[in-house]
Amino acid sequence: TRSTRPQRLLAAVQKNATRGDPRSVVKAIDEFCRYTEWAMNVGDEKGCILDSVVSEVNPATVLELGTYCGYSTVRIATLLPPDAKLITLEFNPDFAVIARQVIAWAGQEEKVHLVEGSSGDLIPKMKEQFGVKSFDLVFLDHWKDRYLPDAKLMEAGSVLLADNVICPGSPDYLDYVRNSPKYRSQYFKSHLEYTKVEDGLEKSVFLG
Ligand SMILES: Oc1cc(-c2ccc(F)cc2)cc2cccnc12
Ligand SMILES: [Mg+2]
Repeated sequence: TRSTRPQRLLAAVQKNATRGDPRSVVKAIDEFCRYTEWAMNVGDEKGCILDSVVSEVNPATVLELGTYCGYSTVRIATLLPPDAKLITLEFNPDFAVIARQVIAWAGQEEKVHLVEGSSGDLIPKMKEQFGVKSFDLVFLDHWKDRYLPDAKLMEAGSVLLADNVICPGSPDYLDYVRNSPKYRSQYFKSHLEYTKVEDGLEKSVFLG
Protein backbone atom coordinates (compact mmCIF):
# COMPACT_ATOMS: atom_id res chain seq x y z
CA THR A 1 0.00 0.00 0.00
CA ARG A 2 1.02 3.60 -0.61
CA SER A 3 3.42 5.15 1.89
CA THR A 4 2.34 8.13 4.00
CA ARG A 5 3.76 11.66 3.70
CA PRO A 6 5.58 11.38 7.06
CA GLN A 7 7.13 8.07 5.90
CA ARG A 8 8.35 9.74 2.67
CA LEU A 9 9.73 12.65 4.73
CA LEU A 10 11.64 10.23 7.00
CA ALA A 11 13.03 8.39 3.96
CA ALA A 12 14.34 11.72 2.63
CA VAL A 13 16.06 12.39 5.97
CA GLN A 14 17.66 8.93 6.05
CA LYS A 15 18.79 9.31 2.44
CA ASN A 16 20.07 12.91 2.48
CA ALA A 17 21.00 13.81 6.06
CA THR A 18 24.03 12.73 8.09
CA ARG A 19 23.13 10.71 11.18
CA GLY A 20 23.95 12.75 14.30
CA ASP A 21 23.99 16.06 12.40
CA PRO A 22 20.79 17.96 13.31
CA ARG A 23 21.43 20.81 10.87
CA SER A 24 21.61 18.35 7.98
CA VAL A 25 18.28 16.84 9.14
CA VAL A 26 16.63 20.28 9.15
CA LYS A 27 18.10 21.03 5.69
CA ALA A 28 16.98 17.68 4.26
CA ILE A 29 13.40 18.20 5.46
CA ASP A 30 13.25 21.78 4.15
CA GLU A 31 14.56 20.71 0.72
CA PHE A 32 12.15 17.76 0.57
CA CYS A 33 9.17 19.97 1.49
CA ARG A 34 10.15 22.83 -0.82
CA TYR A 35 11.07 20.80 -3.91
CA THR A 36 9.30 17.44 -3.57
CA GLU A 37 6.29 17.37 -1.27
CA TRP A 38 4.88 20.12 0.98
CA ALA A 39 4.44 19.17 4.66
CA MET A 40 3.27 21.16 7.68
CA ASN A 41 6.65 21.72 9.38
CA VAL A 42 7.23 25.21 10.75
CA GLY A 43 9.80 25.51 7.94
CA ASP A 44 12.99 27.49 7.41
CA GLU A 45 11.62 31.08 7.41
CA LYS A 46 9.49 30.80 10.56
CA GLY A 47 12.13 28.37 11.88
CA CYS A 48 14.67 31.19 12.04
CA ILE A 49 12.23 33.24 14.14
CA LEU A 50 11.69 30.18 16.39
CA ASP A 51 15.48 29.84 16.75
CA SER A 52 15.86 33.50 17.77
CA VAL A 53 13.12 33.27 20.41
CA VAL A 54 14.58 30.02 21.83
CA SER A 55 18.04 31.58 22.00
CA GLU A 56 16.66 34.74 23.67
CA VAL A 57 14.61 32.83 26.30
CA ASN A 58 17.40 30.26 26.80
CA PRO A 59 14.91 27.85 28.43
CA ALA A 60 15.79 25.01 30.81
CA THR A 61 12.40 23.40 30.10
CA VAL A 62 10.42 23.56 26.86
CA LEU A 63 6.99 22.15 26.05
CA GLU A 64 6.09 21.64 22.38
CA LEU A 65 2.45 21.00 21.51
CA GLY A 66 2.30 19.15 18.20
CA THR A 67 5.40 17.17 17.20
CA TYR A 68 4.32 16.02 13.72
CA CYS A 69 7.58 14.69 12.18
CA GLY A 70 9.89 16.31 14.72
CA TYR A 71 11.27 19.14 12.56
CA SER A 72 10.77 21.92 15.12
CA THR A 73 11.63 19.48 17.91
CA VAL A 74 15.08 19.04 16.35
CA ARG A 75 15.47 22.80 15.72
CA ILE A 76 14.68 23.61 19.35
CA ALA A 77 16.67 20.73 20.90
CA THR A 78 19.79 21.70 18.95
CA LEU A 79 19.77 25.11 20.67
CA LEU A 80 19.32 23.75 24.23
CA PRO A 81 22.17 23.10 26.69
CA PRO A 82 22.78 19.38 27.51
CA ASP A 83 20.87 19.47 30.83
CA ALA A 84 17.78 21.19 29.37
CA LYS A 85 14.58 19.23 28.74
CA LEU A 86 12.15 19.38 25.82
CA ILE A 87 8.81 17.60 26.25
CA THR A 88 6.83 17.28 23.02
CA LEU A 89 3.23 16.06 22.85
CA GLU A 90 1.81 14.31 19.79
CA PHE A 91 -1.77 13.04 19.50
CA ASN A 92 -1.33 11.05 16.27
CA PRO A 93 0.56 7.75 16.84
CA ASP A 94 1.59 7.50 13.16
CA PHE A 95 3.25 10.92 13.40
CA ALA A 96 4.91 9.94 16.71
CA VAL A 97 6.49 6.82 15.16
CA ILE A 98 8.12 8.96 12.45
CA ALA A 99 9.10 11.81 14.80
CA ARG A 100 10.98 9.44 17.12
CA GLN A 101 13.10 8.27 14.15
CA VAL A 102 13.76 11.80 12.88
CA ILE A 103 14.79 12.94 16.39
CA ALA A 104 17.03 9.85 16.71
CA TRP A 105 18.61 10.46 13.28
CA ALA A 106 19.44 13.99 14.46
CA GLY A 107 21.00 12.56 17.65
CA GLN A 108 18.73 14.59 19.93
CA GLU A 109 17.07 11.76 21.92
CA GLU A 110 18.79 12.73 25.19
CA LYS A 111 17.09 16.14 25.40
CA VAL A 112 13.70 15.13 24.00
CA HIS A 113 10.82 13.33 25.68
CA LEU A 114 8.04 12.58 23.18
CA VAL A 115 4.72 11.81 24.88
CA GLU A 116 1.75 10.46 22.92
CA GLY A 117 -1.66 11.75 23.84
CA SER A 118 -3.88 14.83 23.80
CA SER A 119 -2.58 18.10 25.21
CA GLY A 120 -5.85 18.69 27.07
CA ASP A 121 -5.35 15.44 29.00
CA LEU A 122 -1.57 15.59 29.42
CA ILE A 123 -0.96 19.22 30.41
CA PRO A 124 -2.80 18.95 33.75
CA LYS A 125 -0.73 15.82 34.50
CA MET A 126 2.60 17.51 33.68
CA LYS A 127 3.21 18.53 37.28
CA GLU A 128 3.05 15.04 38.84
CA GLN A 129 4.31 13.01 35.84
CA PHE A 130 7.33 15.13 34.90
CA GLY A 131 7.81 17.20 38.06
CA VAL A 132 7.59 20.32 35.95
CA LYS A 133 5.30 22.94 37.46
CA SER A 134 5.78 25.40 34.62
CA PHE A 135 7.77 25.62 31.39
CA ASP A 136 10.13 28.42 30.43
CA LEU A 137 8.92 28.22 26.81
CA VAL A 138 5.85 26.64 25.18
CA PHE A 139 5.70 26.22 21.38
CA LEU A 140 2.08 25.84 20.26
CA ASP A 141 1.92 24.10 16.91
CA HIS A 142 -0.98 21.67 17.15
CA TRP A 143 -4.68 21.99 16.30
CA LYS A 144 -5.65 25.65 16.33
CA ASP A 145 -8.84 25.21 18.36
CA ARG A 146 -6.68 23.85 21.21
CA TYR A 147 -4.43 26.94 21.49
CA LEU A 148 -6.70 28.96 23.79
CA PRO A 149 -7.92 26.19 26.12
CA ASP A 150 -4.37 24.85 26.46
CA ALA A 151 -2.91 28.32 27.12
CA LYS A 152 -5.43 28.72 29.94
CA LEU A 153 -4.28 25.38 31.40
CA MET A 154 -0.72 26.73 31.52
CA GLU A 155 -1.07 30.17 33.07
CA ALA A 156 1.86 29.66 35.42
CA GLY A 157 4.69 31.67 33.96
CA SER A 158 5.86 30.81 30.47
CA VAL A 159 6.70 32.46 27.21
CA LEU A 160 4.20 31.20 24.64
CA LEU A 161 5.21 31.04 20.97
CA ALA A 162 2.38 30.06 18.64
CA ASP A 163 2.71 28.97 15.01
CA ASN A 164 0.02 29.56 12.34
CA VAL A 165 -1.78 32.43 14.03
CA ILE A 166 -2.79 33.67 10.54
CA CYS A 167 -2.87 30.48 8.43
CA PRO A 168 -4.73 28.29 9.31
CA GLY A 169 -5.32 30.91 12.05
CA SER A 170 -6.35 30.93 15.68
CA PRO A 171 -8.46 34.10 16.08
CA ASP A 172 -9.79 33.38 19.57
CA TYR A 173 -6.26 32.71 20.87
CA LEU A 174 -4.88 35.87 19.22
CA ASP A 175 -7.69 37.98 20.62
CA TYR A 176 -7.09 36.60 24.10
CA VAL A 177 -3.30 37.01 24.31
CA ARG A 178 -3.38 40.45 22.62
CA ASN A 179 -6.07 41.87 24.92
CA SER A 180 -5.44 40.10 28.24
CA PRO A 181 -3.52 42.11 30.88
CA LYS A 182 -1.79 38.82 31.75
CA TYR A 183 0.28 38.83 28.54
CA ARG A 184 2.58 41.08 26.54
CA SER A 185 2.14 39.87 22.98
CA GLN A 186 4.19 40.43 19.82
CA TYR A 187 3.54 39.34 16.23
CA PHE A 188 6.38 38.12 13.98
CA LYS A 189 5.12 38.41 10.41
CA SER A 190 6.33 35.65 8.10
CA HIS A 191 4.93 33.18 5.55
CA LEU A 192 3.26 29.79 5.63
CA GLU A 193 6.05 27.23 5.38
CA TYR A 194 7.47 26.84 1.84
CA THR A 195 4.87 29.27 0.37
CA LYS A 196 4.25 33.00 -0.24
CA VAL A 197 1.03 32.94 1.81
CA GLU A 198 1.12 35.20 4.88
CA ASP A 199 1.46 33.55 8.27
CA GLY A 200 3.29 34.43 11.46
CA LEU A 201 4.30 33.53 14.98
CA GLU A 202 2.84 35.22 18.06
CA LYS A 203 5.12 35.51 21.10
CA SER A 204 3.25 36.12 24.36
CA VAL A 205 5.09 36.71 27.63
CA PHE A 206 3.05 35.76 30.72
CA LEU A 207 3.20 38.67 33.17
CA GLY A 208 2.00 36.77 36.23
O1 LIG B 1 2.04 24.86 10.15
C1 LIG B 1 0.82 24.29 9.87
C2 LIG B 1 0.18 24.48 8.65
C3 LIG B 1 -1.07 23.88 8.41
C4 LIG B 1 -1.74 24.09 7.09
C5 LIG B 1 -2.34 23.03 6.41
C6 LIG B 1 -2.94 23.23 5.18
C7 LIG B 1 -2.93 24.50 4.60
F1 LIG B 1 -3.49 24.69 3.40
C8 LIG B 1 -2.32 25.57 5.26
C9 LIG B 1 -1.73 25.36 6.51
C10 LIG B 1 -1.66 23.08 9.37
C11 LIG B 1 -1.03 22.88 10.61
C12 LIG B 1 -1.60 22.08 11.62
C13 LIG B 1 -0.93 21.91 12.82
C14 LIG B 1 0.29 22.56 13.01
N1 LIG B 1 0.86 23.34 12.07
C15 LIG B 1 0.22 23.50 10.88
MG1 LIG C 1 2.52 24.81 12.24
